[in-house]
Amino acid sequence: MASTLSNPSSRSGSTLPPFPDDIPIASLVTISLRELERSTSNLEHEDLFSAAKSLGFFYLNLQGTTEGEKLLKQADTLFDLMNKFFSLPAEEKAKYDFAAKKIYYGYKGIGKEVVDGKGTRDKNELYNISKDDILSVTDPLPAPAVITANRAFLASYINTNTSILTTLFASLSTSLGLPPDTFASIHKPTASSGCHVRFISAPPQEASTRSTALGEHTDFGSLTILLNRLGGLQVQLPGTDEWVYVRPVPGCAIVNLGDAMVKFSGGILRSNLHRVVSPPGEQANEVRRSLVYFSRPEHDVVLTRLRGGLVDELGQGEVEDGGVSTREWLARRHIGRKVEFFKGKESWEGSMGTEARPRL
Ligand SMILES: O=C(O)CCC(=O)C(=O)O
Ligand SMILES: [Fe+2]
Repeated sequence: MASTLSNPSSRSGSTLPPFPDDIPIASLVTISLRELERSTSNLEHEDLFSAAKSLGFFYLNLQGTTEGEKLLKQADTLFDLMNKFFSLPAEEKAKYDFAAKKIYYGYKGIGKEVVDGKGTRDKNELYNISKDDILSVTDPLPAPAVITANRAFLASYINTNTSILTTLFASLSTSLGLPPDTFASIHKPTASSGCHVRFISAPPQEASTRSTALGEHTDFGSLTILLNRLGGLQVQLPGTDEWVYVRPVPGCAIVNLGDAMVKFSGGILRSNLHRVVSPPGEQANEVRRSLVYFSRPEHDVVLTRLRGGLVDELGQGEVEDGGVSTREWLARRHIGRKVEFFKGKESWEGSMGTEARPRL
């Protein structure tokens, strides 16, 4: 396979093979950032709320707004930076693998996580860059020169994401009948949290032995902003066992909700199961890279129902979650899938999120 492996640094989005037209895909609603910004009371906000309640995934059209266009431009630069990072020698990247110390940030090599309860290994490499580190909320972790030389750029990318997230958070809290700053007030960039940028790289896989690159999961935190150029992301359609691809759309981010939003809303909002497999059709011969920004509540925030609005109108449902802190929730979920700490089916199930118990 190595001989046919294309060099991703020499390929822009427009020269990549097309996403096939003849495979089942998830029909994600497209929300316009421009419309959300234009007024606080137009139909776009209702569409966002309904996407957040039903699939928990939607396209966010970033075009035609200052912050959205900035994110797209910065993402182009970060795709180049990502190429540089993943092209470093394996021994250099391994210096930044801190999993044995239970540190979530830094490098994870191929096969260092499990994708199921049987212990099957993953097929991608990752690099997680902490928001707290880049914004100097905490001391910096050791990082390769390609990263340290670009700290200011990464800070600016984090700020652009934060600005777009603030718009989404205000819309969702208003739709829930809560004060507009409810979510923003527990996601302050200056407070310690698990927000982070993630670089992902998955090499092409031999057709005869293809398997899941990134195991099924719900995201741990609040909202995730994902920039994909190739297919490979799949969502499980709610109430079924069926997995379908999400087609990347130029100019749009794919946004999804994580478990914290399910907990804050008492299950009104949904964080859906997803995974990454080989890209479809001819795209399977390419190196797949993706750029993700994960927002998470401040570490000290307790993950439980908020008071007020539609959340108060819910019945008691199941017994309310006892209220673990975000820090504890993240630690449990991070550790559960690392090969260093995997102990079989039970530890896999122990690492699960709200998919195991959707209404809280
Ligand atoms: O690469 C992707 O498309 C999705 C990655 C993902 O789900 C994650 O990193 O949590
Ligand atoms: Fe995810």
